[in-house]
Formats: sequence, C-alpha cells, structure tokens
Amino acid sequence: MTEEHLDRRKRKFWGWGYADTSVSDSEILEIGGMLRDKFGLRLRELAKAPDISEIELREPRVHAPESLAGICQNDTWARAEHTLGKNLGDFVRGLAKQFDNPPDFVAFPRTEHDVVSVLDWAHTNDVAVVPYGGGSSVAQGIEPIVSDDYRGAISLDLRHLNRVLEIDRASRSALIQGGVLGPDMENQLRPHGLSMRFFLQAFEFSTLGGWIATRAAGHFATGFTQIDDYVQAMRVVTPSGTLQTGRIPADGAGVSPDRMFIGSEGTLGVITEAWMRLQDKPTFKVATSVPFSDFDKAVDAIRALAQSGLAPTNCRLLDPTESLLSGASDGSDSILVLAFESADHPLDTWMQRAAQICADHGGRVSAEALQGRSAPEAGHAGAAGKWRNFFVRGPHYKEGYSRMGVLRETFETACTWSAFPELHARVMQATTEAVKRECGDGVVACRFTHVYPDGPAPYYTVVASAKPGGELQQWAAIKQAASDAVLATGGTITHHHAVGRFHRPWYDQQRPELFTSALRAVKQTVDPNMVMNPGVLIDPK
Ligand SMILES: Cc1cc2nc3c(=O)[nH]c(=O)nc-3n(C[C@H](O)[C@H](O)[C@H](O)COP(=O)(O)OP(=O)(O)OC[C@H]3O[C@@H](n4cnc5c(N)ncnc54)[C@H](O)[C@@H]3O)c2cc1C
Repeated sequence: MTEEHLDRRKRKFWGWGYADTSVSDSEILEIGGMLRDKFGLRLRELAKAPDISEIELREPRVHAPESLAGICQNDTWARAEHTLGKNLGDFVRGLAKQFDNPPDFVAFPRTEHDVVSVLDWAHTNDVAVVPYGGGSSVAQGIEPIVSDDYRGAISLDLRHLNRVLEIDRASRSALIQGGVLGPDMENQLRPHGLSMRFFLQAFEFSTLGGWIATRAAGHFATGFTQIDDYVQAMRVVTPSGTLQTGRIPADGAGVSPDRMFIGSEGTLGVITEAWMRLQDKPTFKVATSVPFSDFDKAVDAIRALAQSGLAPTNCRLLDPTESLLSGASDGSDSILVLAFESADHPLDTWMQRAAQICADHGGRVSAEALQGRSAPEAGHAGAAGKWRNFFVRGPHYKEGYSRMGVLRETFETACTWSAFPELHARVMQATTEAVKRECGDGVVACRFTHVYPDGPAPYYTVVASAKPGGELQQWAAIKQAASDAVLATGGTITHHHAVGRFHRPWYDQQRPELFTSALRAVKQTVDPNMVMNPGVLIDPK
C-alpha cells in the first residue's frame, strides 16, 4: 500500500468503511428477508443513506491557531466523520442526520512533535482533546461531548502515525506507531514473516493505539486474548510531558506504568508508539465445528477445554439462536467452533484430546476430529465457514440494519464459571422481557467470544423490530435491563467494548471508590487542566 493510498482514501462520514465502498442493497435485503422469515421481524423500506450536503453542524466554537493550521481541518466532512462512533445509537443518529456534538476542528498530526504541539495548545486554551484511532468505538468514546467548562472540543486523528518503525526479530517484537490500522500494520509485518494475530472484529478500521487505549480483545479465544498481553513497552504523550516505558518481557518492579495507560481510553494521554509482542505466521492449523443438542452440556465442555491447558486458538460457542442468526445451523443445536494453530508443531494430539472432551460432554464430533484432523467442512466452509463469513462481514452490515428498521445491537461481559449459570439465566430473562416490551418481537442470542480457566466472556446479540424514531429509547431500556442484570450477578459491564461515555453509569458502580480517587489523582498529574477526553471513565472537573 503506497503512502498516498494510506493518506488519501476517504472514510465514510457515517457508517462503516471507506467512502467508495458499501454493502449493496441486495445484500442488506437478503439478511432482512432471513430475519423476517425466521424471526417474524417487520422491515421498513430501505432508508437512504445521508449525503454530506444534508448535514448541518453547529458553528465551530474555536479555530486552530496559525501554528497548527497546516495539520487541521474544519470542513463538514472531517467534523461529521469524527462525531459519531459505531454503536446502534450512532448509526441511528447518523441516518437521522443528527450530528449534535461535532468537534470544532480535527487535527491530523504527522509526527509526535505535532501531537505535543496540539496538546500544549489545548491545555493552555481549555479546549478538550478527543484522541481518535479508527473511530470504531461502540461506547461513545470518541464523541466530543463536553460541558461549557471548555471553550470547545477537538478530535485528534492519529491516522498518519501509521508505520512499523523497527523490528526486533530475535525478541519477536516490533515498534509500531499508534495510529496504524490493523490491515496496514499486518501488511508491514508480513515481509518479516511476523504477525500480531490480533484480529478483533473491527480489525479493518481500528488502530493499535485504539486497541491499547480500550483494552481490546482479539482473535485468540484463550491464552493471549486482551491487548494487555501483547504490549511490551509504550510511549505516551500527556499534557504534562512524554513518558516511555522500558522493554522488558516481564517486570516485577512495582506497579506497572504500562498498565496505568492500557485501558485509559484517551483520558490520560495519547499512545503514539508501542513495542508489541508478535507471533510467527502459523503453518499448522486444524479446525472443526461440534454441534451440541444441549447448551448446558456444551458450556461444561467449554469449561473443561478452557481448564485443560490445550489453549485452542478458537473456542467459540454459539447458542442455537446465534447459530441460526449467523447461518451456522438451522437453530436446533449449539455449535462450538474449535481451532488450533501453531508455527512450530502439528496439532493432531491437541485436536484429538479436545474432540474427546467434547464427545464426553455430548458433542457430535466428526471422525476426523477424533483422529486429530480438520473436519472436511471446517475453516472456510460448513458451519465454521458460515460463522466466519458472517463475523467478517458483520461490521459492514451495521448500517444496513438501521436502514431497514432492524434494531440490532450487542453487549458483552465476563464472569466466573460459578457465576455464569445465574448470570446467563437472569440476563436472558431481563433482556428478553425488555425486548418484547419495547419491540413486541425479537430474540436474544448468546455466544462465548473468549474463555478462561476461571470463566467465560459471554456476548449477547439482540435483534428486533425498531420503532421508527424510537430506536434510541428502545435500546436504552433494553440496555438498562441487561446491564443491571449483568452487574447484579457478578459480571463486568464490559470485557472488551470499553467504558467510554455509554457505560459510565455501570462502570461507576463497579469501580472501587478508593480507586476512583487514585485515578483522579493520576489524571490531575498528567492532565492538570483535564482536557483529555473528559467524561470518559471519570468525571472531568
Ligand atoms: C463492528 C465492530 C466490531 C468490534 N469488535 C471488537 C472486538 O472483536 N474486540 C474488541 O475489543 N473491540 C471490538 N469493537 C470495539 C472497538 O473496535 C474497539 O474498542 C477498538 O479497540 C477501538 O479502536 P479504534 O482505533 O477504532 O479506537 P477509537 O474508536 O478511535 O477510540 C476508542 C477510544 O480509545 C481512545 N484512543 C484511540 N486511539 C488512541 C491513542 N492512540 N491514544 C490514546 N487514546 C486513544 C479514544 O479517545 C477512545 O476513547 C468492535 C467495534 C465494532 C464497531
């Protein structure tokens, strides 16, 4: 990919992806047909996507100073593009042309020095700064909503900090700039035979800095799941100065400075670079899918797998509704998508043992898997293939759901295995009741995205008919019921979607009070004027 290509390809100001690509109407209607036929949803005529000429933004409250003018833009496209994230409410508001909180301008730093200059100016002028990676936040992390205590708010888009700067082959790690998108990073690592293998669903339009700032969780279902495990060292620019942590494989020297910034969601500073742990490209892969007629037995099988030490790369359990939604089955079974990969050794022994565990718990395991081989339909075909395609295309469908009047959104959590049965029962009951009350129809589906020896990360999908103009209220009521049930039964408000502004009410309940004071003291030190992403994680002033 040439530099020109990286810099100039325009992203949509609303929706997902580049401005010159779109999911076709026929693809959206095909999904709509499935939802109508299988779940009885009421579809609307496809709404037209908004055109930039129809978008009206409030006048900018502040302007870039002369010294920064060369890296700043305040045209309607740039401001609109940096207003909304990628959750249901963002898509609904975008479609309704509601861009109420645009940044006053957008800064596009080309160097770390530019980042320092922007923060210096913002800090001195009481202007809030919202760091922006790929803008794939589903937690209102990038929407510049700030109080009148600030003279204005700007978005700091890091897309030009998009280079792999140095590779340490012996230590299998690389120094990478924070604004690089997933595919651009992998393209630069590939010639070295290396990969981060951190394929979160939003991989195409999210950045390394965004992953670190939100504690994202990627491709691996066990072992290395969250970005925390991949970070070796990092460099952060704060309004009080720049901080560089040391490159150490494991460090016992007190509280970890990396851990202070991982998950800070742009509230403490800007992650400009990080040394990241990489993987060799896997050459051995083995995969299968296992149907279970009993969801509870499937859960027991996954727990046994998670505690076995086998560490499957993929270990995703889809309940019958999730299987039906993704086309992985006809909805009568739960499906486990199971895979192992290695750059070093064949995996038949691992697969054999995993298949036996599944069979012991009632899974209908293929003869090939029991012999340690891939099932003929595994990977890119059959149930696993259908699930994979749906997963990869998923982000592109999001705007389509809103356009055809389908209320579709997800929420996720993590809990211990001992807490899971009650959490799942109460979450399903509270959410299903809220969905029926608010929408009159609809379903709630569950899958495990990640599993740990001590518990799963359950991920729920809601699909229902939307009330025209009432979608935000419908989802607010459903989300409230679901999140209250999650917290009441020992779950976290988010395993990997971050806190942002949207999850604040529950994060405020979950976070220990003394920790709030400590976090505030840290913020006071690195960001004394509280200009960094105010309203995210803790109250600004
Ligand atoms: C369809 C879809 C699928 C998704 N799938 C997953 C998934 O599988 N796993 C997962 O973990 N998440 C997922 N997400 C959520 C989202 O992709 C992650 O939160 C991601 O890490 C955000 O990265 P970004 O670069 O887009 O950050 P942005 O959305 O731009 O920003 C997110 C937050 O990080 C801050 N930030 C961004 N860059 C920096 C930086 N360099 N320095 C400091 N702060 C910064 C922002 O201020 C903001 O608070 C998904 C989202 C969508 C829309």
